[in-house]
Amino acid sequence: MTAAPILKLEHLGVTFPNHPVFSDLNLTIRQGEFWSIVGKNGVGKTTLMRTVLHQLRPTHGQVAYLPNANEVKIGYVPQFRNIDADYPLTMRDFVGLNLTGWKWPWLSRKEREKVQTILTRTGLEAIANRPIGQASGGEKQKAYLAQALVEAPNLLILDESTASLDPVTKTELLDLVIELNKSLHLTVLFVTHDIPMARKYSSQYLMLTPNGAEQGPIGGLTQEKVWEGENV
Ligand SMILES: Nc1ncnc2c1ncn2[C@@H]1O[C@H](COP(=O)(O)OP(=O)(O)OP(=O)(O)O)[C@@H](O)[C@H]1O
Repeated sequence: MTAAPILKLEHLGVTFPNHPVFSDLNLTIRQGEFWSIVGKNGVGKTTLMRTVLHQLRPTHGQVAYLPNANEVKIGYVPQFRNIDADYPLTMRDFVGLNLTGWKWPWLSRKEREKVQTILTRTGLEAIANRPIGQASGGEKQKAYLAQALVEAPNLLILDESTASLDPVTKTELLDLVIELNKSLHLTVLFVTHDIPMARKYSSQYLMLTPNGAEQGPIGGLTQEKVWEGENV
C-alpha cells in the first residue's frame, strides 16, 4: 500500500530581488520516505528547506502539509557549528532546550522523561551530564539531532548536518536516523553533497539545477549527474 503524503510542493518558486532561485517545483513526499536533496552550491537547497520550515514565503505556489499543518511536526538539524568550551549547559540541558515551556523556565517531569528517552535512543546517556562545550564534534552534532527529535517530529530535516563529520561519525549519525526512519516511520529530508551517503541511506532524490529539477528513486542518482546538473 502506498503511504500517505506528508508534504507537497505545488508549483513552488522563490525569487530573491532580480534572482530567481527555483520555479515551478512539484514534489510529493510520503510518510516514511527518505529523500536526499542534492545539487551544486547555490542552486537553492537551503532556500527550499527554509520555505518548507515556513521561514521564507514562496514567491509562487505553495508548500502543503498533509493531512494538515497541525499534523506535521518538523525537526531541524543544522550544519555543524562549534559550541564554545565554556558554554554553560550540559548535553542534557542542551537537548531539553526545545522543550522549555512558555509557562515555566524549567522542565516538567514528563519533559525530563522525554529528554531521557531521546538521550538513550541517541546513545548520549553516558555523557548526558558533561558540559556540551567539552564534547567532541560528533557528540555535539548528535546532541543537535537529539534536540531536533525530542518533540517527536514526523518530518526531520538534515541540512548538511553531516558535512564536517569524519566518515565514522557521519555513518553513526545516519545509522541512527535510518533506524528511526524504519522503526518510527520518520520522514527524512537530507540535504547533502555526499552522493555515496545519499545513495546508501535514501529512498528517493531531488536534484536541483540552475535550469530545473529532477527527481526519482535513489538508484538513478550518480555523482556524474550532479556534476553535469546544468544539463537537466
Ligand atoms: N536572503 C537572500 N537574499 C538574496 N539572495 C539569497 C538569499 N538567500 C540565499 N540567496 C541566494 O540564493 C541562492 C541559493 O542559495 P542557497 O543557500 O539556497 O543554495 P544552496 O543550494 O543551499 O547552496 P550550498 O550548497 O552552497 O549550501 C544563492 O545564489 C544565494 O546567494
